[in-house]
Amino acid sequence: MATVLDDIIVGVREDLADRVRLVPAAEVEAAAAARPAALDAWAALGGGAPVRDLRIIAEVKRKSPSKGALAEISDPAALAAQYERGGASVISVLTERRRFNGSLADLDAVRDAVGIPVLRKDFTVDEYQVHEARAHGADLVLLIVAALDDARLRGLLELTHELGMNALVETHTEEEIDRAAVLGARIVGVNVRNLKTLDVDRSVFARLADRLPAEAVAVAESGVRGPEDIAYYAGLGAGAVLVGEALVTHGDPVTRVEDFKRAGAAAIAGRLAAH
Ligand SMILES: O=P(O)(O)OC[C@@H](O)[C@@H](O)c1c[nH]c2ccccc12
Repeated sequence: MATVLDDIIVGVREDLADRVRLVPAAEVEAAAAARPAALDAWAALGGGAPVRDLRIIAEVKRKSPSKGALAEISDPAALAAQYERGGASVISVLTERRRFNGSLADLDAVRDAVGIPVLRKDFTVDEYQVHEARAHGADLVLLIVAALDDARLRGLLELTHELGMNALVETHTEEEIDRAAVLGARIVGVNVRNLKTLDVDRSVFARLADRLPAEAVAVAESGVRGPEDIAYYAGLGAGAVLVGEALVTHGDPVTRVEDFKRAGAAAIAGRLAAH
């Protein structure tokens, strides 16, 4: 049976084919190569050091397949700048068009507005999209393990690193974590939303956190309603949390990110004290 993820990818491939006709691969590759070096998202997320502080990946998200329209974001650049002011470490920009109402224009706007690393959040299935992400100034791409076979995952991860970028490698099961780990993924996310059914189950992070490779940045993705959920993930060992809905639907994103940072730091302090 076709899952939600399968359906999304059919649309992603159609949109991709349209873009490839408009901007040939050689052109996108040249534009990517002409960009100044990518920012180090791994370092920005606290990679390589013990977790002492929770990092927030704050998302520009207009709409989702599970919830429909989330927020009128008239100025994605201004929103991203507010996230940065609140203390976010990375900005995530949804660029998928059909289900999330995102665009590369949103990515461009955000890139110009912030000085921190930017994640191009899309369903990456082809090398073209990685060059395209770099050409539009992204420092990170999303690689969803459930959407890729091992050869493709490896190829996309290698290309990402060749371009000086990082990948957020997204998992949802133990088997997917192991597939990411063998390939040497340096930033590994657990999405608590199952992309095949769209069900959210925060306890998935509790179940999988210990399996994440020790040397990778551990990211908890989705399902944050407020500071309690941030504290929950941080208490389980997350080094970073990716938040969309709870930020775009809040009237004061600066304060909201600050509150999330504080909740995360307190939970980490508690965790360290207990160990
Ligand atoms: O809005 P939320 O529940 O805070 O979730 C954010 C983010 O984790 C979610 O947008 C996401 C995680 N993985 C994805 C893959 C594709 C599209 C979207 C996503």
